[in-house]
Amino acid sequence: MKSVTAKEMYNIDRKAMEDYHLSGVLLMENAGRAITEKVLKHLSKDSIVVVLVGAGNNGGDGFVIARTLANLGFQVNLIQIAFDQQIKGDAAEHKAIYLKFGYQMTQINQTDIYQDIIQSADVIIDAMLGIGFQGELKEPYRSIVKLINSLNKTVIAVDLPSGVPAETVDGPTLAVQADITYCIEAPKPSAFIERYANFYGEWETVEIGLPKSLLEACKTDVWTLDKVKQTLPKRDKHSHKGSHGRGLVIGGHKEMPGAVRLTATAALRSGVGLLTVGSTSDVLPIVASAVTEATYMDLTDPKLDFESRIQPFDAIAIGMGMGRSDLSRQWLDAVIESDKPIIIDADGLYFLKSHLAKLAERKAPTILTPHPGEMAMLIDQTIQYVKNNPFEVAKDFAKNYQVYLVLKGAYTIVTCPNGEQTINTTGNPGLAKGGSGDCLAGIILAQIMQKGSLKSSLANACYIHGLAADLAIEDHHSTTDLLATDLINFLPDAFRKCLN
Ligand SMILES: NC(=O)C1=CN([C@@H]2O[C@H](COP(=O)(O)OP(=O)(O)OC[C@H]3O[C@@H](n4cnc5c(N)ncnc54)[C@H](OP(=O)(O)O)[C@@H]3O)[C@@H](O)[C@H]2O)[C@@H](O)CC1
Ligand SMILES: Nc1ncnc2c1ncn2[C@@H]1O[C@H](COP(=O)(O)OP(=O)(O)O)[C@@H](O)[C@H]1O
Ligand SMILES: [K+]
Repeated sequence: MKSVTAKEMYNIDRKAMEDYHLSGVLLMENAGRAITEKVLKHLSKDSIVVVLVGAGNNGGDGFVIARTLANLGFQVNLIQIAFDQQIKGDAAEHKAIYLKFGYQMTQINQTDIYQDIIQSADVIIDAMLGIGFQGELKEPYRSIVKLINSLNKTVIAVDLPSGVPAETVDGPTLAVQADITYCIEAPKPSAFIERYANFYGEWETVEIGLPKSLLEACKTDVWTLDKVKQTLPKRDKHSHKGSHGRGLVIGGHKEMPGAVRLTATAALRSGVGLLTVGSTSDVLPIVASAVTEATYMDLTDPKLDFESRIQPFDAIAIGMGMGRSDLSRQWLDAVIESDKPIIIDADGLYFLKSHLAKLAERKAPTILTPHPGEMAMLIDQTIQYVKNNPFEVAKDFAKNYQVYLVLKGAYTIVTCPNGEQTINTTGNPGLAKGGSGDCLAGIILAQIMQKGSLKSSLANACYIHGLAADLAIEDHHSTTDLLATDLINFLPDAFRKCLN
């Protein structure tokens, strides 16, 4: 599945018409009928349906939905939130067909009546505004949105909840609070941006017959189980531990010994061939008593030749619970100077700001795993700015510094140095607890050393991390009690689901 911007969608629409001779009227018919099929699940034979139709093509979809439902015998009231002269093009064609069928409509300027009609609804279909919405919501939409949100009705949005833009816009948001949104062909980026996502309610895509090749050319993947199954490497019958990577985890200090323990255990549970934990002499015994399968490196040993000791490793994850001492800064410097693929997390990111210019020169891949707070620190912006513009922030950063960026959140976004992005949809608020990110670093470390592209390895790691948490909740955990350790205990189930 893809996530598609408004600009990409308009381009696809244009090409579908020009190159494939699919007319706009046909696509609108397909959209309206595909959504109607979904809407039927929410209706009983006596349901009163109110379809709110805006001035653009989103409204055009509304005319098709209203006609199709009325034609099936449902009681449908259509309210046109625009003057007649505003309804143009394909939407006007479908309005004419609707009227030709003999079905009634009310116009918004018949003031009080429309409020009564909306109040009489069992189900409200919001076909007011879609990807053409820009800026701040204007009247009369504002009043209608407030009215809808004050009522306790089932609200179904067409493509987007009206008032939610396809991508972030400045200014406050007043939008329809939908129960479910049927996204035409693909969810738009706002479905994954914190300030807009809740307005969608649940969301599903509907297929309207656009050529798949046009959609596939879009750059942002919503990472699904299908994609994981296609790309997650299976172990070869004749493989040996050396085939699955030799990983080094660097982190931990006396106040945070648990972080590296989590990273190490998650890496081992995620397929790493050989694992070494590098930490301070006081942390190592604590970790060693819990992680039997790893080997250890005392990074505080004065005789240690750090540069030569990191040579045998295939990849290094650094930063988890590492603290901010001069020593840890030196470890980070050496790791950045190395020719190894590296994952920089947590305290490693803290030191990174002064090294950013060096990253583009590295020969091996650099993977950064910031949460929005760390991202904001790296780019001197507010956390809110990062949360409101995650796709743009991540893309600019990854391209500028030629890094793979894993911007963590409820929808973690993986961005490649060429700007390609994947969105993760697994995971739940049970992960909003210290330690979850440490586990992710371990899963990533293990996965990037297996076969497969770095993009799919990172996307799969995020998917499996979230899936383990989801499976734990489906089993006997709740989002309140879930611990990072529990997540690791559900990695076996997550891998089995993805590998079978
Ligand atoms: N391939 C596809 O994707 C297909 C897409 N289809 C559908 O088309 C939809 C896109 O249609 P679209 O381009 O006509 O835009 P749409 O969302 O109806 O909005 C335009 C109207 O909104 C108004 N308006 C704007 N901002 C506003 C504000 N702040 N406050 C108030 N009003 C505001 C604007 O007014 P104006 O600015 O012109 O005064 C204009 O009247 C898409 O979401 C999908 O549902 C299918 O039919 C078929 C195939
Ligand atoms: N509400 C949520 N829904 C889904 N995933 C979440 C949620 N909150 C946090 N996560 C995930 O949990 C992890 C938290 O990482 P981070 O903030 O670095 O925590 P820590 O380093 O303290 O373990 C990230 O992978 C993030 O995507
Ligand atoms: K809508």
